[in-house]
Amino acid sequence: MKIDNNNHFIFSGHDTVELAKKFGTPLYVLSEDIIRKNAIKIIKAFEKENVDFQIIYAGKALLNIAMCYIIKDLNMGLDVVSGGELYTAKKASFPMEKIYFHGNNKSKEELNMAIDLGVGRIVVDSEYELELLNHLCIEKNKKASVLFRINPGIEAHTHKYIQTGQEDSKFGISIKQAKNFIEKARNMQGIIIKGLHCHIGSQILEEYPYKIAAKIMMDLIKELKIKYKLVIEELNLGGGFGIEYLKGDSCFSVEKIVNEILKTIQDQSLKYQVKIPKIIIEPGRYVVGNAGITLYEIGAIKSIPGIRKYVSVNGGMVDNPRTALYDAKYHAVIANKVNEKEKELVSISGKCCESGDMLIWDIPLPVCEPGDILAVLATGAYNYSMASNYNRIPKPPMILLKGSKAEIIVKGETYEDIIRNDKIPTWLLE
Ligand SMILES: Cc1ncc(COP(=O)(O)O)c(C=O)c1O
Ligand SMILES: N[C@@H](CCCC[NH3+])C(=O)O
Repeated sequence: MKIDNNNHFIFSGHDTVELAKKFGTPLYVLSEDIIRKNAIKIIKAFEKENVDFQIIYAGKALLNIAMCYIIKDLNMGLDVVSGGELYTAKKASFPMEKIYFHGNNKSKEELNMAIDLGVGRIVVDSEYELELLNHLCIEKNKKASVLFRINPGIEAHTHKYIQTGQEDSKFGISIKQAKNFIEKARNMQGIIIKGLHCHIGSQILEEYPYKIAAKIMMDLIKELKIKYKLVIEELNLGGGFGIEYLKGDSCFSVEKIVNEILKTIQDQSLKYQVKIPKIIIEPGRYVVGNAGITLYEIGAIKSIPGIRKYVSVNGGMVDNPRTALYDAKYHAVIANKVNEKEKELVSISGKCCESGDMLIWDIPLPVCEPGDILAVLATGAYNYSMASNYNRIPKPPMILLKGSKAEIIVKGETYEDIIRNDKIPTWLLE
C-alpha cells in the first residue's frame, strides 16, 4: 500500500483524500492502469501457449461507455447479458462481431436487437431460446452464429449464490441433454453452430474445477464428432477467476490456471484425436476487481459497550450490496490516517434503513472520527454494476484514473434523476 508524506492513502498514483475533496464522496474510483495490467496478464498467459484464443471481458462486472472504450482498445471481446449492456456497447461503437450475448431468458426484443446489430455470437441457454432465435432469424432471412451454454454439473467452491455449473441451476443445457439438444439445432435453418460454452461460477481460486470442466467439454466435443461428425470450432470456458479481497486470501496465478486448462485440453485432443478448438474465456472480476476502490466519508459513530462499534459511512449496500448479499469480505483503510496504528475493532455500516446494510463486519482501524475518509478496496467488480437506488439514494459518480489524470466517467445521480421517471396518475390530479 502506498502512502504519501501527509499520511494519505495513494491509489494508482493519486492521493485519495485529494480525490475525495475534489470529486466528493461517496466516489467510485477506477484505475485504467490497473485494468490494463490485469487484462494484459491474462492475454500474455495465453500468448505463451500455442493456441488460438480470445479473451472476452464480462461486462456484468462493470460496464459503462468508458469501460467499453478500454476493452475495445485492448482488443478484447465483450460478454453482454442484456439489451442494456448491448446498447452501452453500441453507443461506445464496440465492434459487434466481438460481442457474445449471454443470458438465460433473453427476450424477443433483445434477440431481435442482437440479430439486427450483428453480434458475433449468441450463447443459447435453453430450448425455448433456440426455437425463438431460429424463428426470428428465419423471419429476417438471417442466420445466427451460436454457442450452446452447457451445464457441466460441477460444484465449484465458492458462495452458493455465485455457483453456476452445478446440475441444479437455472443456467444452461444439462450435459445429459446436450447431445439431443445439439442434434436438434443442427437441422435448424437460422442457426450456425460455432461452439460450446460453460461457466462454473465466480470468485474461484483453484484450477481444479476448470480442469474438470475442460475435460467434460472435450468429452462432449469428441462425442459430437463421433455421433454427428460435427466439428466444434470454439470452446468458451467462461469466467470466474478469483481475486484477493483480504490479505492472506489464497493467491490465484493466471499463468498457472491458463497453463493447466490448456494442458488438459491438449491432452484430451490428442487422446480423442479431435482438433483443439479456439479457446475463449470471459473474466470480469479479475479485470476490474482490484482496479476499483470506493471512497466514503465517515459520519455517525455509535459504540455499544461490550458489543460493537458501528461506524457509518455516507453510502453502503446501495453502492455495494455484496456484503449484504453474499457475506463478502472487504479490506478498508482510513485514507487520511493510513499510517496510524490500528486502535479499535469497528464495523462499517451504510446509511440505508436496513440492519443488513453493512460493508464490513469487524475490521481493526485507527480511531475513526466523523469527517474521516474511508477507502474500501477491491470494489471494482459487481459494485457499480449492482448498485441500486434503495431509499431513493442517488448513485455516486465514478472517476477514471490514468497516470496523473483523473476524470469523471459516470456522473453522480441527482435528486432530479431519482424522480425523473415518476408520473402522477390523472385521477390524483383531478
Ligand atoms: C456466463 C458468465 N461469464 C462470465 C462471468 C464472469 O465472471 P467473473 O466476473 O467471476 O469472471 C459470469 C459471472 O459469473 C458469467 O455468468
Ligand atoms: N455478482 C456476483 C458474481 C456473479 C457473477 C455473474 N454470474 C458477485 O458479486 O460476486
